[in-house]
Amino acid sequence: MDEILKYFPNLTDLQKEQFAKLDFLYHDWNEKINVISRKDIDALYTKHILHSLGIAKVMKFEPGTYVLDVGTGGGFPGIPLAILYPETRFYLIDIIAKKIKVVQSVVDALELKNVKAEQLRAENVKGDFDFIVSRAVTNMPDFVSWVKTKIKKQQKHALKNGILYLKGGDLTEELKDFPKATEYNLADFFEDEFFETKKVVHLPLKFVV
Ligand SMILES: C[S@@+](CC[C@H](N)C(=O)[O-])C[C@H]1O[C@@H](n2cnc3c(N)ncnc32)[C@H](O)[C@@H]1O
Repeated sequence: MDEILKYFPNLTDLQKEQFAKLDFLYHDWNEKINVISRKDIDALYTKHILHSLGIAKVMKFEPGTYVLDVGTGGGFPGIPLAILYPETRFYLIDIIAKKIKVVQSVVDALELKNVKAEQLRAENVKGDFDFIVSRAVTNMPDFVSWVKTKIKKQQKHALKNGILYLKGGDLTEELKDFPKATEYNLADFFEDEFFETKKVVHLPLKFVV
């Protein structure tokens, strides 16, 4: 929890309480279902929560923005972002029902009114979104083909709205068809060595073709 406060010092009391509760909620679920890998659950705040919030270091979601999290699994990056941005609407989807059950129970426990969670395949999502976020679901070309029709076409900010994907390692090959994508190194924002190879890829709507 200290690492969240270090990098996001202006949280409200409610947000602090919600982030703190994630510790118990995810440990409790993980004893029943393997929603977070056993080796990572003890680093929940760094490897999952702070990593998810890396998107917020790159992009500020304005109130009223509508965000889709594709393949959210246990709720990453969607849940940490929804706590940070209570005025933004989040739609979290995954094809696996038991993962959505975990997400729904976390949403209920935190009383997150800005989140809807649903068992759904990315390709079948209906809606127009300002941003599509994701982590560790598939390669960039497939991801873009799944979601490109879901980004609202009438955007005020076509150079801003679009895809924000959390990725690691060398992305040269994966991004060769997307020369306009921008890679942001999370090591520029967070000190822990976990972030050394971690990036946020931003592909604005204007270049999602
Ligand atoms: C490696 S997990 C990552 C989960 C989460 N994003 C995270 O970073 O902790 C990949 C998730 O993507 C989901 N997934 C894979 N293909 C999908 C699709 N076509 N539509 C929706 N979800 C999908 C899987 O069910 C799985 O929960």
